Amino acid sequence: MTTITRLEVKDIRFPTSRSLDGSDAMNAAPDYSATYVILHTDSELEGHGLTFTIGRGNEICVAAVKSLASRVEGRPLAALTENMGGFWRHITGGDSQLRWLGPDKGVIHLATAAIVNAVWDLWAKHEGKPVWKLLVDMSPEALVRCLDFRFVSDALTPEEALALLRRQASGKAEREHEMRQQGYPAYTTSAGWLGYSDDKLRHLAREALAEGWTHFKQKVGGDLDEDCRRARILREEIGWERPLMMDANQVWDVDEAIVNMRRLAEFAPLWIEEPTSPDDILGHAEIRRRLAPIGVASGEHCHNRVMFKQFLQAGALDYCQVDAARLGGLNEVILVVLLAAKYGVPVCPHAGGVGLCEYVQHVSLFDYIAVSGSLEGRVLEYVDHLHEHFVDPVVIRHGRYQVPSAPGYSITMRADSLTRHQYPEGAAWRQNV
Ligand SMILES: C[C@H](O)[C@@H](O)[C@@H](O)[C@H](O)C(=O)O
Ligand SMILES: [Mg+2]
Repeated sequence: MTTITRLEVKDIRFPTSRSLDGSDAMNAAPDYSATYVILHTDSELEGHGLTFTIGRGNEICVAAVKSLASRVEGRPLAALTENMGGFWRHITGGDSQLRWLGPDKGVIHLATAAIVNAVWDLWAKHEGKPVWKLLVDMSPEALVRCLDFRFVSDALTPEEALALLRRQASGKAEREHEMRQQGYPAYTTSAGWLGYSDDKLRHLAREALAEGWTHFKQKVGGDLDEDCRRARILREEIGWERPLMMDANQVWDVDEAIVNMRRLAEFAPLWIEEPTSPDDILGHAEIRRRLAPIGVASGEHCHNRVMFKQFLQAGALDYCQVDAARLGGLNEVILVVLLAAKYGVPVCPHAGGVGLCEYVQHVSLFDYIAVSGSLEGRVLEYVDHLHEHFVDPVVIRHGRYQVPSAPGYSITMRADSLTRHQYPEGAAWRQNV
């Protein structure tokens, strides 16, 4: 029996703002960072998990993880995994004083994600399987027991979730085989960061094209003429056949989004992502209605299953961009994947950050193999940064994620990378202050 003896948490930061990797109209100079959790056990096994932030404030997330640590310390792994739904309720709502800090949102929920995902990593390592495989091998009943339907049962009952999972059961083996052969389709954001020069944009687009990428995303929401100029450069490079997505990262008001996108429509974007406040469900619905056929995508700042439920109920989304570390870990992500399937909205997870690509490959494989059974309208984000710090980094071939095989959630970072990027004492920071 494996028991979690101690939770360790680290403040890990990468100085990406120096090259403006990851920059957009709202987040001008992010330092991709992680609140990094290690669950030590009484055996060799460790569970690793992280939540993503963009630099300053990561220490607040670290403090929140410390406040939650007693929820897992001293607990046998089996006690958690036998009733993952109950464990999730226990960590998100079990401490009524901590719950006041959310509920289910903000720093406390980001911290929850790091711990919950570390439990999944530990469980999968214990079973000797990658997380996606652990999920697709579960019976529908076992999977549904991992979920907490509180506040969403008006839109999705456990019985409906079971029916969705049973519907796809017969084709699972075939789809798993297909994924192992072909990988999961992806798009790249890495050419289009807002802080990059025109030359860099052009040269990265050209390079990505040569590597076999077929879908590209650019940042917009700065000066509109500049957005158009950059879109023109991308269209010159990628042509008109390949899809181009646009991401405004929340900067516009609703009417502004519509006016600006009518101009950018000239470049035939597949979707506009986060056109306005991520909390404005009805605003997204309005934008969607008035901009069709340009799709509306959102989710990287959608902080819980209740908001996703309402986005879906309101017909506000064409693409559901669930985030593996914004929601309270994999349990809640699975619930949103099932909700999206019920409403017929494709899930295209968000991955622009450190470790998010590593996480979401598991989510999309699970979605395709066990839930949606479809690749239509689905494309998984990829950013080409910081993968070298992971023990089991993502593998991309010809613009597709290759199926991960190592046990766990692919999120374990290399020990030397952790030491070097520990903030503020690690060498990566000491050298440059
Ligand atoms: C600050 C980050 O890099 C964001 O720009 C990024 O997550 C982005 O919104 C994305 O969709 O990848
Ligand atoms: Mg985005």
